[in-house]
Amino acid sequence: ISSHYWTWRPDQWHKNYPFAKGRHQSPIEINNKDVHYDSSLLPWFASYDPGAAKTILNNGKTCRVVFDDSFDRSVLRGGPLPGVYRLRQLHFHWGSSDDHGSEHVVNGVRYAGELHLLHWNPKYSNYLDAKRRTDGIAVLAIFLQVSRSMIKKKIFLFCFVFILKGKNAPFPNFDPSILFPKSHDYWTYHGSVTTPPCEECVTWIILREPIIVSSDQMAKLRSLSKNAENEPNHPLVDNWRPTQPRYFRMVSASFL
Ligand SMILES: NS(=O)(=O)c1ccc(B(O)O)cc1
Ligand SMILES: [Zn+2]
Repeated sequence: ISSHYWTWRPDQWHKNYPFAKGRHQSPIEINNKDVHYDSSLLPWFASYDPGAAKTILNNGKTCRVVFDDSFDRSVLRGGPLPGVYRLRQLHFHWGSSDDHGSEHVVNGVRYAGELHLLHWNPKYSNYLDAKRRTDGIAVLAIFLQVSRSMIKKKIFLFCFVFILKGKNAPFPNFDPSILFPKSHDYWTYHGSVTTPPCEECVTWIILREPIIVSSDQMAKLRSLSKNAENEPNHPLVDNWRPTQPRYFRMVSASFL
């Protein structure tokens, strides 16, 4: 029997996941006219232990790297955060072509992809408990911009090896901060996780400066498959949620 994997219909999610129709959903459009410069916003700091990286996998929905979050080993702090948050996993969202794929949209610009580094608040007993709290999760989001020029490309995570769903492998000694752009300027707002159940537990920290990747690096992500070995082939592309209503949420900027 063929498995009926989860089809990607964001406008249907609310039928099984009521949070998806909430007033603090993500992603959103970030437009300069709605952004408020907040001079009291602190810089953010990531202190990651490369030894915390464990495995890289294709779960049929994204390419994900998971980290040891059994203690405060790799943490994010500062910025809008009240304390340290533990790095749990990173993953990507991308499109079927270079002209779209990011979840957040900045002044009408869609990037080719978006990298999410997911952290949770250790004041709660575990990740699932943190997902039930408004200050439970912090996601550091970095846009992927395709550049055709042959300038030196940032070392980019290759996930293409695990093309089929369920494929995973050890991924030791990896410090995700090598993926950070030069500038730490960011926008921040309160929202949700962008996949069901869409809990409204995320403090978003979105970097203004994208990281540069090549078109063939994006092609590696697009070579991943949704399906497992014995199933008909479905390319894993367009795993981004469309932007949601901002309602009365303020987006703050750490920069003028
Ligand atoms: N896309 S996202 O960073 O909002 C996100 C966060 C967590 C989960 B999850 O708990 O599986 C999925 C997506
Ligand atoms: Zn994500």
